[in-house]
Amino acid sequence: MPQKHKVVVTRQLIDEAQKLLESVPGLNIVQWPTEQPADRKWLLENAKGASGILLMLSDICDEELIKAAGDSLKVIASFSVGTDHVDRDALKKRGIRLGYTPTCLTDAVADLTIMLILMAQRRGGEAISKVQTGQWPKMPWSPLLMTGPQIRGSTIGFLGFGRIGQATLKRLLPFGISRVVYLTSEPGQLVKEDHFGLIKGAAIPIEPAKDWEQLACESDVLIVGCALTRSTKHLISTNFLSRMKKLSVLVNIARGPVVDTDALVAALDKGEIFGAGLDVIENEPNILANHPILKQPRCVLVPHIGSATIETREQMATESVKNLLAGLKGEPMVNEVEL
Ligand SMILES: O=CC(=O)O
Repeated sequence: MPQKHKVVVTRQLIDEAQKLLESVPGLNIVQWPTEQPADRKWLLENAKGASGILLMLSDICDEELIKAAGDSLKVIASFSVGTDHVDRDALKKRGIRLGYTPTCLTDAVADLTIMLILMAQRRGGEAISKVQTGQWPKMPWSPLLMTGPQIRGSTIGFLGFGRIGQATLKRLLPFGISRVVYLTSEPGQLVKEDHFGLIKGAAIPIEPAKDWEQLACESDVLIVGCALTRSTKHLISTNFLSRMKKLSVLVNIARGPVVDTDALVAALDKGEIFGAGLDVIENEPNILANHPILKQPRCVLVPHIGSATIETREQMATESVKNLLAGLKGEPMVNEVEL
């Protein structure tokens, strides 16, 4: 890289990725010094004159940030698979490239999806809480104690059926599920990519839903794994939830706003669905301790830890640095968003 490039990095990175970044000659690295989210004011001030910005999903990349950086900006490298925090149009019109990390986190998120399905069906949160709050002695073993629906024989519904959904399916097949129905941005159409060679010639039916109503009515387990866009915001609404089966569970590993939280609380209160397992929620992480969703015994909520394995976070960090450097040099990225 002939001239000195300023790069802004909004977090300290895991060892290997940090070393890779620091090993590049001629880089002026401006880095937020802690593990906590970067302060917005700091980011706007330091973006000025940057050629590249490596940021997290909690950092909003909008017109304000892009303008603050100015004409030197060539690349945004996002440490995430989701890019709803990035204004793609603002990048596109300026020819700024966008890197992301969609492949290395697939297994970790699919593993967590399985955990949430089982927690929701088998009442994991409620069961642990009963033991921890000393209620077990008052509820001795009985045939119907803490029973929930069984995964064997379930119809699994996928809202969004990309890499993570298909990796989840791979894990679900040995449980003896009976059928899959999925909805993508093209209702009724077969998915374009069969990422793990599972769909063609599968032993169980794997079918595209013609619309969201079909997905709602037929799923025993509904997995939300789609991107957050204008058309998916609050797609899981009062109307959607009211069409779901009483013994069904909802799992969200995508983005909080795809599910209308108030509608979910109401559906759980009315027993319209059996339970929920959430890795994400609207307005995270600023959920108030007295929020009604936290009082739902049948809802398990974990703090957006889908990709949180040590191995995956190391890979995401390294891949983000590689994308940043490729963007500066005008070379192919590990993974680039087509804007
Ligand atoms: O939600 C996590 C991500 O987008 O990486």
